[in-house]
Amino acid sequence: MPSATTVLSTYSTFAASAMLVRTVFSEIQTTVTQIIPPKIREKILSKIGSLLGNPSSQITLIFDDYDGYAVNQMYEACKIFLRTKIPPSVQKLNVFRAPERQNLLITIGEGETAIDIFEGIQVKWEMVCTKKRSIEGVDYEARSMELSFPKKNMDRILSSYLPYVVERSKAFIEENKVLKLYSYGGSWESTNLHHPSTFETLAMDSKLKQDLINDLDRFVKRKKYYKRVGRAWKRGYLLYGPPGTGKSSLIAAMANYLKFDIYDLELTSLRCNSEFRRLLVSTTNQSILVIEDIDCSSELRSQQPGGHNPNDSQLQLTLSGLLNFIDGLWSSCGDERIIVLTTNHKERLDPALLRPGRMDMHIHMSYCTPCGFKTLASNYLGIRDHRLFPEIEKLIVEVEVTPAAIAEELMKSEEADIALGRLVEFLTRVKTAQNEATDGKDKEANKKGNESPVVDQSKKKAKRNNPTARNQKRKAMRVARTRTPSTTNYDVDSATWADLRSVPLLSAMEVTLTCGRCGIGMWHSVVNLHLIILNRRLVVAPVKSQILFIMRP
Ligand SMILES: Nc1ncnc2c1ncn2[C@@H]1O[C@H](COP(=O)(O)OP(=O)(O)OP(=O)(O)O)[C@@H](O)[C@H]1O
Repeated sequence: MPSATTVLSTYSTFAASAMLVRTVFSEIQTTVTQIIPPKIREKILSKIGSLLGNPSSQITLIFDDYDGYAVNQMYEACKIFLRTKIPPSVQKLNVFRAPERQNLLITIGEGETAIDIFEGIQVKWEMVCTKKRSIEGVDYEARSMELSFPKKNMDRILSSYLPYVVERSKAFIEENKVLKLYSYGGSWESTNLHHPSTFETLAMDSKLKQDLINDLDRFVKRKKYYKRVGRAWKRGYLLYGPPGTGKSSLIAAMANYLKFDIYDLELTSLRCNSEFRRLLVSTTNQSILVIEDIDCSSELRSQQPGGHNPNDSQLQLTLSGLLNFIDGLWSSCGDERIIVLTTNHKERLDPALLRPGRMDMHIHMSYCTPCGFKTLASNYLGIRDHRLFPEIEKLIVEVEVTPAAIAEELMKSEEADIALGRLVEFLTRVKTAQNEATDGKDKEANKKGNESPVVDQSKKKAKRNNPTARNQKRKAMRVARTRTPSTTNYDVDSATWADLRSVPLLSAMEVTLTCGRCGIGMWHSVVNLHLIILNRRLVVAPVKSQILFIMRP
């Protein structure tokens, strides 16, 4: 699409030519006046006038479809612009669909005209088709858009109207752009991104949402600002919060809002820093680079044997490689880029990643709030109020439940009464389960508090004797608990109920709880409950019909 500058420089050339034509015409006028009788003189002047362009008549600008072998972008812009100017009298329409756009585009057809009025100037557009023969002797049809208007308005048409036409068609292209989702599997592979999430449908704190929208708006408008202050035109966001609180939905909403493509990167699929750099420089402008579950990815690599050898930094993917990239290379390539890191455990991130200036905005995606519930009820049931709202809002404040879990319940019926009734039942069950889990913890804490000091001393001594093994085991457990298990049987090996619930699970699998190792009362009571899965996470609930996990002794 030509820029307004291109249009203006074309205008300068055109204005100079028009001036030349006018000068030639007035020279001829003077000569003819001096030597030819008046009657013949008028005839000759009107003939020459129509040939050279009489200053008082109309003028036509022609935009051919091709400039040599290259598509004439001005022709494309006019064609798109005219989609809103189709007169009711039109008989032929051109219908086309560009590969990267969502909707069909309809514009005036061959021989049809359309009238537009710009700042009081009436202009006429016409689509013209001409049969032509190429130098190779092939017949073809050349198309062009012709724009006619009073010659005296040349300045305004060239300096204001055409840039306006270009801007309008650019805006249309932006609105209809099909976004791409790239994922990495040796090279970037893309599919169309049709994620319906928007800021309107997103259940999150309304002030935080508005702050983020303002931040994005400021970012995209600040090209000159970034240049002036000597900073790369980039922005980083860290999204953190429990699973199912809408981190991925927020990324899709950002992409839809900005019309940016998404590059989704699994750091675990990369072997080394150099591979990381190579694939990142091949991403395009106006894009969002997403690295999900960053806590798992960086931890994973720093656990590799031999990770302390400086030469290994080129052979492995390391956290410092990632940080160097964010600060250095990424900053010097491309424009209008956003990087989003997500984590379920902000507290596990390396402080280097959280340092001011690295991620510009830290966004907490929390459990569902009453305000978030209202957004979901409006999305799923199309209602803004209901007699059950007060009860639901009260329960939502009392329990920790994700927007994803609420959404799941609301989807079960399109009838508001039924869906909300079930939601009340669900929230009550979760509340009971969470209370029981808390009671269990309290009992356990009390029990520990009552244990004999002799036992405590012996435990401490045992730990002191083998700190390396203990640390290794802890590390291994931490990594295991944050990774989605690849088998259908998974030994959670968890020390706390919170850990157990944070394990990302497959949608259908069996879980073996190794209670013997924990060997404490709380675990027996947990084992006696039934486990249910919500959004790939475990939640305890005493409802047999909802058991998706089969527990094995
Ligand atoms: N805040 C929210 N607003 C609207 N819908 C939500 C929200 N959170 C979750 N959902 C719904 O739950 C589904 C799962 O949410 P999403 O994948 O965005 O969560 P997440 O935080 O990225 O989870 P994970 O950490 O497991 O990837 C979404 O498809 C959406 O339908």
